[in-house]
Amino acid sequence: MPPARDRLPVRRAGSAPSPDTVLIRRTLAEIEPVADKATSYFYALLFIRHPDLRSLFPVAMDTQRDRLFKALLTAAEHADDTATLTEYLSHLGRGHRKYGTLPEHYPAVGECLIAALTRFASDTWSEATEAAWVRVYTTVSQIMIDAAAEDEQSSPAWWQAEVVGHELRTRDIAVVTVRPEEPYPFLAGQYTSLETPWWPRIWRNYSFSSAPRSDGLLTFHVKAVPAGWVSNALVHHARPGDVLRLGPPAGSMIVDHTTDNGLLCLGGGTGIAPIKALVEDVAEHGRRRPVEVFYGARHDDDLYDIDTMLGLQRSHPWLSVRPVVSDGPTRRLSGQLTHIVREYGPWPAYDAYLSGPPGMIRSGVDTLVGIGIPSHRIRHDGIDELTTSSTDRG
Ligand SMILES: NC(=O)C1=CN([C@@H]2O[C@H](COP(=O)(O)OP(=O)(O)OC[C@H]3O[C@@H](n4cnc5c(N)ncnc54)[C@H](O)[C@@H]3O)[C@@H](O)[C@H]2O)C=CC1
Repeated sequence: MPPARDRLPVRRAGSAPSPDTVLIRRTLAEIEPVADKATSYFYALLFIRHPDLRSLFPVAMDTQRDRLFKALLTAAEHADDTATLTEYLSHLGRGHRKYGTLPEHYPAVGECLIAALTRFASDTWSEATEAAWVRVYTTVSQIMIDAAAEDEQSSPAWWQAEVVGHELRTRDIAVVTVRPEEPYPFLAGQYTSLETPWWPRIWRNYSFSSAPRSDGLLTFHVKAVPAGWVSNALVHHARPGDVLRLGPPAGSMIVDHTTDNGLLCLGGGTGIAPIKALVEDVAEHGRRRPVEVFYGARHDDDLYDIDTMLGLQRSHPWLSVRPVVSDGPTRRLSGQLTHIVREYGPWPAYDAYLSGPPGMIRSGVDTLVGIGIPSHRIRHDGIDELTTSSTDRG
């Protein structure tokens, strides 16, 4: 049988929604105001009917609840855009390997999902709606299962990595270096998911702060944020010798080496981490391309990586680093990162890279589009990846 993605009718965003999509969106619109209740009911049912699945999930399920509904909404939103849907679900399927998800778990989840929808979307539920959900869920799960099976041929489900360096840069920011047990291939600008021994099965995303190194070590910049369990553990408890688990690399904020365009980089707070990796990548590639970095922080003291960035600027004549402070007195550039960028330029032959808080990325994209950089030349990680509480990166 061909893989599930080849059995999807090829549709593109923009055409009229398919009959199944119309029914699915109707259900989701009815569920949305009671999404919390419906998701809690779904998990209660799943764990009562299939208690063996409980151990795949974190002890505290609060963030998990948002994630399921967000995934459903994303799938429904792109239901008629075959390419985007397949890419999203394949990524999700590969990412589920680290949780220990097996093909036989999918029917159990599907059956409880439909039971929860039947109960909480009773006004719009019908035989036709149920049939649409069964069809779509079958396709969705098959794409995820196929992607996981394909990935299994070439990569482990997760990597164990020992902490070999831990440097506290400010009261709440640490630079953490780990040594993976097996080689960990990734590209500069990408991120990974990370699980600590203190919070089993809670995974959070962190960008690599260096390009791949010959010694195989990986480094992350972590800011302890209020209620950020994983980030607090990494900043305040992790020590050399502790063993973490890493998921596969993800993200497309990578350098396009097929062009000579300059790079305009906006890094806010710990968002400077992947920008530093991009600079190293350009340096290693050996082609002289202008790289202009605007490094934003709220206060002077928050520019925890400024010495490294200025050191790189001294070594590389094609690199310019401009620190920008938004909230406190400073002798550096003062103001919002995005406003300052507008005062420089123009940026006709530049590709833009943005990394930082979701608000900064949103306003950064608006500003850059406003000053004429086409959106296909602006790269950043998915706002969803940043905004779901699954990401207490910092
Ligand atoms: N790949 C990525 O996009 C990465 C994103 N991050 C994210 O970066 C953030 C770092 O947090 P902090 O260091 O506490 O940052 P922060 O809150 O201290 O802000 C850093 C900079 O962004 C600016 N900024 C914040 N909100 C803004 C808004 N709404 N509009 C315009 N500018 C804004 C600030 O003025 C400051 O210059 C976290 O949310 C983390 O998840 C971290 C690493 C990688």
